[in-house]
Amino acid sequence: MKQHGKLVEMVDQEKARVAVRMLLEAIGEDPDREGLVETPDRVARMYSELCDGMDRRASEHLSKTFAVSGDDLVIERDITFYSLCEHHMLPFYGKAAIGYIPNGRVAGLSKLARAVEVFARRLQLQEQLTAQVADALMAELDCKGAIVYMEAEHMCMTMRGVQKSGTKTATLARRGAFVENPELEARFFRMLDR
Ligand SMILES: Nc1nc2c(ncn2[C@@H]2O[C@H](COP(=O)(O)OP(=O)(O)OP(=O)(O)O)[C@@H](O)[C@H]2O)c(=O)[nH]1
Ligand SMILES: [Zn+2]
Repeated sequence: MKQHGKLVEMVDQEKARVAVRMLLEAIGEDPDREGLVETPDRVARMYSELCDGMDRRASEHLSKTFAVSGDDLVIERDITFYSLCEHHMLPFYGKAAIGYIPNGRVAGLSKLARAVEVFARRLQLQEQLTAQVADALMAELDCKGAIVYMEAEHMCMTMRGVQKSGTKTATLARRGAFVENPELEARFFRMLDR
């Protein structure tokens, strides 16, 4: 599998295997017991997958665009994403909504979701993830404005630490026309509420 081959190259598999073995020992486990023998290898491969976005650029997905005549708001909502918080390396996951005002060209719909993946598949802060998607839309689509809204649950807040299950964190990034014209932002949220 081409993709698999590429992923394995990206993360230092040997280093990751050694680290996971040490971690198992550190928590008092026996890394040689039957159930754990393959775990360092599995976890190393898992990090290749979860951090796949580090090796990718949003431009890979957003550079191909299609001409349109209108410049009305385009929204894609309920884009599920999974990321890892950079403080605990635990998952945070939720949904993103993207809106932008085209400037004569639009991206393929799937490419907006792919752009989210590029930034989610790495160690992140939710605020930064939200901002990076908005910046990529502005840079790659040359659009008049972009807005990104994300709602996510952070496992580091639910299964450990403060242990507040069900807590959701919402983040917003506005660029261009969405900063200049508050009515556009209000329209975006009205459309999301429908
Ligand atoms: N702003 C922001 N904070 C995050 C994100 N993900 C996790 N955090 C927070 O990062 C903070 C790290 O705080 P620290 O005091 O350094 O670490 P800690 O002792 O493990 O903190 P607790 O989680 O409160 O137990 C915590 O408050 C987390 O809730 C994120 O995406 N954005
Ligand atoms: Zn965390």
